[in-house]
Amino acid sequence: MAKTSLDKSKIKILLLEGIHQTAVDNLRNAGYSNIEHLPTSLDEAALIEKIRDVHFIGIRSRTQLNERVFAAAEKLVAVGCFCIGTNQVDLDAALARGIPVFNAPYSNTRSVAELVLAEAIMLLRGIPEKSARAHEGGWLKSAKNSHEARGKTLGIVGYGSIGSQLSVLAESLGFDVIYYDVVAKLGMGNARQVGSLEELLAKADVVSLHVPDLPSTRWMIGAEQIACMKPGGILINASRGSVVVIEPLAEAIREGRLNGAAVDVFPVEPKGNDEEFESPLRGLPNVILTPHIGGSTLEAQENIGIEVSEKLATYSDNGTTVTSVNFPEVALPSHPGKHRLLHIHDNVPGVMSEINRVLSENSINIAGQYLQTNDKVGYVVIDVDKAYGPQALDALRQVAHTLKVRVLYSEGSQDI
Ligand SMILES: NC(=O)C1=CN([C@@H]2O[C@H](COP(=O)(O)OP(=O)(O)OC[C@H]3O[C@@H](n4cnc5c(N)ncnc54)[C@H](O)[C@@H]3O)[C@@H](O)[C@H]2O)C=CC1
Ligand SMILES: O=C(O)C(=O)COP(=O)(O)O
Repeated sequence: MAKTSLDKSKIKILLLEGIHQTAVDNLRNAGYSNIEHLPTSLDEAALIEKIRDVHFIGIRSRTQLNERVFAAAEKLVAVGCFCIGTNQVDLDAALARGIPVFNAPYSNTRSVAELVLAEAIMLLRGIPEKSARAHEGGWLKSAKNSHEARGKTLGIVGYGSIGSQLSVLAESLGFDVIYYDVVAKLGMGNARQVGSLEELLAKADVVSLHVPDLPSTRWMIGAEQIACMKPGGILINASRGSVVVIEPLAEAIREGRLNGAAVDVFPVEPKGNDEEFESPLRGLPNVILTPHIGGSTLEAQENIGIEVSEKLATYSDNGTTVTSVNFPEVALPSHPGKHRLLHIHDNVPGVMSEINRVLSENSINIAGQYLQTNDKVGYVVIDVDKAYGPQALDALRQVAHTLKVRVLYSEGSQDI
């Protein structure tokens, strides 16, 4: 049975985790007024309940979109991660339901790089401990274990958007920069790529981690790697909590084998600001602990709000999937005077010919057709003349291996 066409004001958008107001404003300006904007994430049960009638969801790094949540998300059209990492989303579960996932790959990179650089300098001078003592009325005036950044070696693990920006900023301060990456990358300035993680750990005075959460990066810094670090070295992790095994790091600090650490991300993070933060690193000297705020600057959040909301609105209005992290990327022109059929299907032989058969049997004239596939999914967009009946849409929905069909009507409403 044909569904009812939805005006933009009926399309439900749920924004979680205090996503910046720019996202709400942007979506409203694009004609979307049915927006629920919450300051926190939701636990699985609450999310499953709420997501049932949601068409677009916006999250940050906290909200877990797993198979069970997607199974309940019957109306979901797209996901926006208002951050870089997408490890909190089961990308395969989304893809299997024809749901593209978008993120903001660059907007908060500068914020992370600046924070890490500041932390490196503070840790090289033992400031966290000296400051804490002064707050207690103590006076720790000493040059012991205090060093200039100039001439020290910064080792960056993961030389992507953040790692390479950090490289430039750190070099301008006089750090020698080396980096390790699984991909061969051209160094910025005089930075040099090294051949192995072990080599980097053995050479760097300060090690900073900037890899994504992947099976290959999970617990990549454990007791063995920490033992490879220079005596008196410093470790900074603003990537993901799954990259560093915390207990051996805490032990190395307690034993004085490392001189300090800054950690922004943890294997288990509190669900919100009201929950207690627990970690073996609490109370250790010269350790900076921050509540996953590497990307939390007003500048970054404002830009992310604009960037990701634009991607969601563009996909909703026009079908464009450029920069999606899990979906075939299709860049589409506008479709004045035409209806646009979006058909998402398993990438198996025969689907396209079946779609074209349905169109031809219903005497539907094709004005434009765009197709892109990845190894699992095919995404075909077909612009058709306005004269076509609901029976054609039903027939398209019946095509074997169909995951999702959407129609963007020329007057701006859509059938999801
Ligand atoms: N603390 C915070 O608030 C924030 C944390 N992040 C985290 O930082 C991560 C990195 O961000 P970007 O630099 O934008 O990512 P990116 O994707 O631009 O760079 C990651 C780099 O790591 C490399 N890499 C992958 N696996 C590796 C391995 N096993 N060993 C060495 N290198 C490896 C990649 O080749 C790539 O060059 C994000 O995935 C996110 O998890 C990002 C923003 C804010
Ligand atoms: O951008 C990322 O990947 C981050 O880790 C930042 O996450 P957040 O938006 O602060 O929850």
